[in-house]
Amino acid sequence: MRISAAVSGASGYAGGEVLRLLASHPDVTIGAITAHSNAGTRLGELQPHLHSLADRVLVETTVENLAGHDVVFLALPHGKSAAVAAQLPADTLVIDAGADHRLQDAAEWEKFYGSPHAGTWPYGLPELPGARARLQGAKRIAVPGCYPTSSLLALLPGFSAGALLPDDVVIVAASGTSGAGKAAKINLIGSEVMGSMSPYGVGGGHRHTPEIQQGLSEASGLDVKVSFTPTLAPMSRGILTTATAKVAPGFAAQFGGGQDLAAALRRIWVDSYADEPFIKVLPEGRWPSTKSVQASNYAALQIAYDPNVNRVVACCAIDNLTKGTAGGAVQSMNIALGLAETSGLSFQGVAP
Ligand SMILES: NC(=O)C1=CN([C@@H]2O[C@H](COP(=O)(O)OP(=O)(O)OC[C@H]3O[C@@H](n4cnc5c(N)ncnc54)[C@H](OP(=O)(O)O)[C@@H]3O)[C@@H](O)[C@H]2O)C=CC1
Ligand SMILES: CC(=O)N[C@@H](CCC(=O)OP(=O)(O)O)C(=O)O
Repeated sequence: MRISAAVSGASGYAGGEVLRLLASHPDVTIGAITAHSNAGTRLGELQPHLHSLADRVLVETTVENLAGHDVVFLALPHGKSAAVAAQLPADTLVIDAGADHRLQDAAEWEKFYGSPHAGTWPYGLPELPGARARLQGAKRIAVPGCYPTSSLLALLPGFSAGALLPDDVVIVAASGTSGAGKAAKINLIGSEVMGSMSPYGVGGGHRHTPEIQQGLSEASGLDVKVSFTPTLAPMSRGILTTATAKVAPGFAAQFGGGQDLAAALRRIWVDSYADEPFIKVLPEGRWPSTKSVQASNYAALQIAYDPNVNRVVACCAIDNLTKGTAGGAVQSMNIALGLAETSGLSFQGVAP
């Protein structure tokens, strides 16, 4: 029997990408598609790339319109999903692309989002150690933010293996503009973005800092602190994250530094991800690019050991809308419902 899925926020970037994936999912029938200011509009007017759904009409995001489906995807602005989700039946699988239920620490939520914490749901990053067991049969799933997805995938193997120190982690990530959503903002218009890159949220102010720290702390059992700097890049989609951390002396001592340590570190990443369907540690010497993963659910990774500063440097490229949002959401749905984990998800990118 096919699974019925409703998609809210279907006029936006994240909701549009969920629809693009579900339209090719062999087990899913798309039910209600909902929006806010664009309710009443044909989808083809707003998402012209979704050809097979062009004549579907967006309806209001109400509990009545979303109820009665097996799965509801919420792709709404922060702070808007908790109230909707709370009114949906407990046996409906609700998958939230927004941040409302990602953080475990209510104080961190209040500090970075400035509103009361709505509670914590199982975190939809299957590659996080232990996550699949929590996602199987889950009825509520919080999809990670796009920067946390790429940052966690870059560093999880080293932290899970106890190879990295928790107090000197530096992450700089470049994102395409679709990461900021579809609403018009001056800093996102072409003349501001084209031919230019700029940092924002510098100095620990970005709300993804606690989310990244949460995932790395969970994997390592340590209190991991991260300096995270996002930058806006002149591309429509994609994230390239460069993450560095110091190698733990106890780990380094086992290998005596130099080439043996570099090889041991690389082996940790290669072995950790050997059975992951969507994580590709590239052959040595090749480095990830955003283009290579565009529209695919892949995360492409490479690592190096820099002996000059005793640091691991891990680079991870994802498509912020696919593995970074909708792909992660569909992968988590597949696990929750006992479907093949890769169902409806693309291994191929688009080029050039
Ligand atoms: N873009 C990305 O790369 C990622 C996004 N996310 C998360 O996904 C969610 C959606 O983001 P994104 O698609 O980028 O944003 P968009 O701005 O592109 O889309 C927002 C959607 O929410 C609807 N909406 C706006 N205001 C309200 C409201 N008050 N009540 C109900 N619906 C409303 C809009 O409807 P309408 O157009 O009709 O007004 C639109 O469908 C966010 O929580 C975001 O953090 C997560 C990871 C990555
Ligand atoms: C380029 C850009 O603006 N990106 C967004 C992150 C989008 C995302 O993944 O995260 P959430 O789901 O947590 O919103 C930002 O920095 O706020």
